[in-house]
Amino acid sequence: MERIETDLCVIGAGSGGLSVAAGAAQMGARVVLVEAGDMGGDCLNAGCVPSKALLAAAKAAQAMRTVGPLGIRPVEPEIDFAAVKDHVARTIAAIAPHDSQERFEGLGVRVLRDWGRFVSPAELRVGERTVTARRFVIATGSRPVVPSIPGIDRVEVLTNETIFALRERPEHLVIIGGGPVGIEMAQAHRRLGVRVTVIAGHKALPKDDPELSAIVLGRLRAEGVEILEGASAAAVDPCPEGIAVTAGDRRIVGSHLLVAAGRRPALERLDPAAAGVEVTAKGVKVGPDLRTSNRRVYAVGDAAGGLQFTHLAGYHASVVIRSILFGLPSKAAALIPHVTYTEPELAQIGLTEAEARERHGSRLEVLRVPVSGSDRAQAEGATEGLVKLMVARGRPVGVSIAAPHAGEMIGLWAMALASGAKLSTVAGVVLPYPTLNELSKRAAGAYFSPRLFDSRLVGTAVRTLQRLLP
Ligand SMILES: Cc1cc2nc3c(=O)[nH]c(=O)nc-3n(C[C@H](O)[C@H](O)[C@H](O)COP(=O)(O)OP(=O)(O)OC[C@H]3O[C@@H](n4cnc5c(N)ncnc54)[C@H](O)[C@@H]3O)c2cc1C
Ligand SMILES: NC(=O)c1ccc[n+]([C@@H]2O[C@H](COP(=O)([O-])OP(=O)(O)OC[C@H]3O[C@@H](n4cnc5c(N)ncnc54)[C@H](O)[C@@H]3O)[C@@H](O)[C@H]2O)c1
Repeated sequence: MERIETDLCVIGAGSGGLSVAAGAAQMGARVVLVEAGDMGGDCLNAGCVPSKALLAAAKAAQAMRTVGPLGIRPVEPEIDFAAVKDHVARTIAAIAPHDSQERFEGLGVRVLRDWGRFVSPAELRVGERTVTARRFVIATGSRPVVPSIPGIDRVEVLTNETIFALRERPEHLVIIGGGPVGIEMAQAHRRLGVRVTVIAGHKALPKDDPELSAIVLGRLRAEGVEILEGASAAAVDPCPEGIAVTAGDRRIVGSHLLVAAGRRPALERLDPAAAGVEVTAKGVKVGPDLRTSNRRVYAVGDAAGGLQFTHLAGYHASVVIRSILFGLPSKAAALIPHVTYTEPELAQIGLTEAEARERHGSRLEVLRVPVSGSDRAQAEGATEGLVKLMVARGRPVGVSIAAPHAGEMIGLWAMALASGAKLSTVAGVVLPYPTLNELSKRAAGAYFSPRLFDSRLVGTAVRTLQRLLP
């Protein structure tokens, strides 16, 4: 049994673990990185990257069908589903070197490719080795939940871990779950020529502002995706035509079943209890500094039981590095944007309207600017969507955007909210014309317009000054 002593041991080489390991090693710490599966974790191999590559192919196919208004003859694209999957695989392969064992070893990290399991508060067993570290970071991510619906164990179930490897085009994909995974996969598959039914349980895209998610869901429905809301999948049966799913009074028969019903933290191989690390149903219990009940052990990313995003895992890494390497107090902030990469994209930062109303009551002002007001959107013939801005006491407290490239647009607001900027800063910034983010500036300007243009005081002051000024 080899014993390894190190400053920092990171368990899991996904978005969170890789960022911790790279940062700490480059700043001089001795780092051991433990990974049982593929380097890069879920985001690279079965999450963000393959889903965005599939959506890109689907977008290209849809553009061929809908380009008519721009004066180009639309055609129904010929889709080679296996070749689309080759594009997905090539995208992963192009990014993989950045997350590879070789790159990390080049940074001086010792990489162990096996399961890690705590055997004491300061020791992790990894195969035939025992790692003792001054600090540990749990970055083991999450796994898809397959709900125990009666009959589900009698059919083949696809999850995000298997769907990207499917090379034959499904006839009819039934998706259980209307969260970001279900909705992104629904639009991607529909545009690639698949009949799609989503069983969304209570509501589709429930974490977003309903006014904005209605725009996205309306587009999916217009493209032919059937979205059933208000009934959960209650039974699954194999049948001669494929798989039958019962939801409310509907029985939907599809050829393939994707389960996108949420994710649970991946802790079953880790034995956190052996390290005195407390766990709840949501994940590892952490404080605002991401420390667990064992002060030597931190948790980041999906394993930490909060929101599940790659950019959050990366941000968590910066929080724990500050604490582990420099012993500085460090706290995770609450302002995390999220984007669903449908067309139009759906982006959110800060409070939704409902949350802002609850927090700020009558002090809340809501500004709306339709995407059709953008010259750029008009030029490109993509005018569907809305920018919605929540303002309290002259400061932006939340922004919801459904628009082409909403994920790019929300960056401006992420900066504004994170820096506590006043709305006048956004209203006063000079942006290039014609860009979609002029809509953001216009939304900010809409807050000031009535104060300037409809104010008797301003009118009187201007008229008086015009008489007095030389
Ligand atoms: C289909 C899909 C699309 C997504 N799209 C986006 C998106 O567009 N944008 C976004 O921000 N987020 C997206 N996400 C979420 C994102 O993928 C996750 O939030 C992110 O991967 C979390 O990173 P992580 O480091 O916490 O965990 P992971 O990336 O899951 O990495 C954890 C790693 O730990 C390893 N591991 C687990 N247990 C052990 C153990 N005991 N010993 C050793 N190794 C272990 C696993 O093998 C894994 O490689 C998507 C998710 C899915 C499913
Ligand atoms: N673009 C992105 O950033 C992106 C994309 C995909 C996933 N993600 C992340 O991955 C995580 C997992 O996504 P997800 O969509 O799997 O989970 P989710 O928890 O967001 O949504 C799952 C949905 O499935 C529904 N559901 C559960 N059981 C059901 C049943 N029996 N019948 C019908 N509906 C049922 C739930 O009501 C819920 O709305 C999310 O937290 C998200 O943050 C992010």
